[in-house]
Amino acid sequence: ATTTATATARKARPRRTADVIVVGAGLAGLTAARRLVAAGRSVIVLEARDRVGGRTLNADLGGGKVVEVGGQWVGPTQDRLLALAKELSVETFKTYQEGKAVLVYRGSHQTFDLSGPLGPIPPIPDGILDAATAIQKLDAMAATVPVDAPWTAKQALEWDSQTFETWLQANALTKGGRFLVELGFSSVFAAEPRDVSLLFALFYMAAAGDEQHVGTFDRLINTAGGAQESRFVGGSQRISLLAAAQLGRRVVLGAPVRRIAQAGGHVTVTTDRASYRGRHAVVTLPPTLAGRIDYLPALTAQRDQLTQRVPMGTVIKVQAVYDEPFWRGDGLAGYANGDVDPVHLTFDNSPPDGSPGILIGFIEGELGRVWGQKTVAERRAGVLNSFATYFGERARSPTRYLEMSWAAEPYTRGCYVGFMPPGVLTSYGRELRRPAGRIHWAGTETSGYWNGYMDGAVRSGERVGAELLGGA
Ligand SMILES: Cc1cc2nc3c(=O)[nH]c(=O)nc-3n(C[C@H](O)[C@H](O)[C@H](O)COP(=O)(O)OP(=O)(O)OC[C@H]3O[C@@H](n4cnc5c(N)ncnc54)[C@H](O)[C@@H]3O)c2cc1C
Repeated sequence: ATTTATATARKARPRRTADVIVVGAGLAGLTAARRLVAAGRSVIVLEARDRVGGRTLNADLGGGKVVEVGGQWVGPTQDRLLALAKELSVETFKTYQEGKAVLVYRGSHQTFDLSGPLGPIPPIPDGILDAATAIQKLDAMAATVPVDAPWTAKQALEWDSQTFETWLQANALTKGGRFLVELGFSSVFAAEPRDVSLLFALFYMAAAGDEQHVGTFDRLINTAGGAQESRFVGGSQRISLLAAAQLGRRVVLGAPVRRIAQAGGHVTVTTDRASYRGRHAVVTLPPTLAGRIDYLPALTAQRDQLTQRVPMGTVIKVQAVYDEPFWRGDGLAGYANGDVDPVHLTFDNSPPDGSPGILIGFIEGELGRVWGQKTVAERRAGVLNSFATYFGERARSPTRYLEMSWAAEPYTRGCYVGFMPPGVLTSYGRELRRPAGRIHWAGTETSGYWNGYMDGAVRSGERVGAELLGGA
């Protein structure tokens, strides 16, 4: 009996050593762990939060229904995310886009057709041509940027020496054109044109594709045929929840990593409660959070300076729940563009069966910074006012209001992604994926294709898995 009791105790004791210690149980960390485990490696995944999924999170609506408060959409060319979802039997459904879209600009309210040649870009008379020309130019420039080494583009230095704003001032000459390009830009980066390097913006456009399809600005902003085309049944976090369930006890929650030491041919990864030992570590945090871990010995100057220079965007995702999607009855898709602060962009975010009705809005960039400092009650009133201006007075009376401010999350600190101001890609871009001894780097910010997206996170997990299996 004593032997059995000892064996049980030994079995129950959590493992503290493995071939690879993965830091972070978002899509990147879980994908890396899956690949390594499939190849027979032992793995421990350390996750700071008491849940998996990182920047994806489902909110419970009751009755078995959920809505996503983090990353949610998936679209064509996001092949690796779709493949992972398929492995886990998570299905997709199309984002609701039937009916007219709404534009409210400078006090005038109009509807427009989403199946027109410019898709989701609203027909502002003094801006549409200007915006279309600017986007054409951007796509042509982006086509010259190699996604795995943007710093080698012929005009890399010239483009990395200016912000997107500088380029926009010279290339979008009308107020309407500027408004349209800025709207698309902030919906993609959750930052202002003045914050972001032109080269980084072009790289991000180039990254919106795959090995067979060149990346374009349109694929970033489009619903049909673009990054907002579909959603996951049961919410995007389900992918991480299922992947983590398969990994079982290898995933340790509530374990914020504070220090990674390398010595004597192994790594020691220390959380608040315990130390874990492995032959390699994989860090999947956005660069700025990776820079908050203590490394012994210290990392190189180049690597540390990279992590000093990749800030996160600012976004508050807001949603109002109604008994039914009343806008559908009015012939509206639930998609609005406008200049009514604080929400300039909305979608219909109802579950697949349309019940309950949910409107989603984004408070992005500077608006996110300003409105993030207000009270929930102030934000709620502002958001519902935006929704009511776009969709009518019924929008003022939701049954529930949900919001998630990602910059306020200690283990994310901003969204959607870490972006690069001028000078960073050309001087430090090479450091994104360069291993530091036994420490390897993953996370969507290290991806070529679909950098910043769930697909990029999955690709980075696969890449780091291959890196370790090749050399481990
Ligand atoms: C509001 C919002 C909307 C978005 N919309 C979309 C979308 O529609 N489509 C899309 O494709 N993408 C979208 N994204 C982006 C997408 O969610 C991310 O690109 C992707 O989830 C990143 O995965 P990751 O594994 O690289 O990083 P993360 O998900 O950030 O994972 C990192 C993990 O590390 C953990 N961690 C942090 N610090 C520590 C520490 N010290 N020790 C241990 N663990 C730590 C974190 O808790 C987290 O779980 C959106 C993001 C947000 C927030």
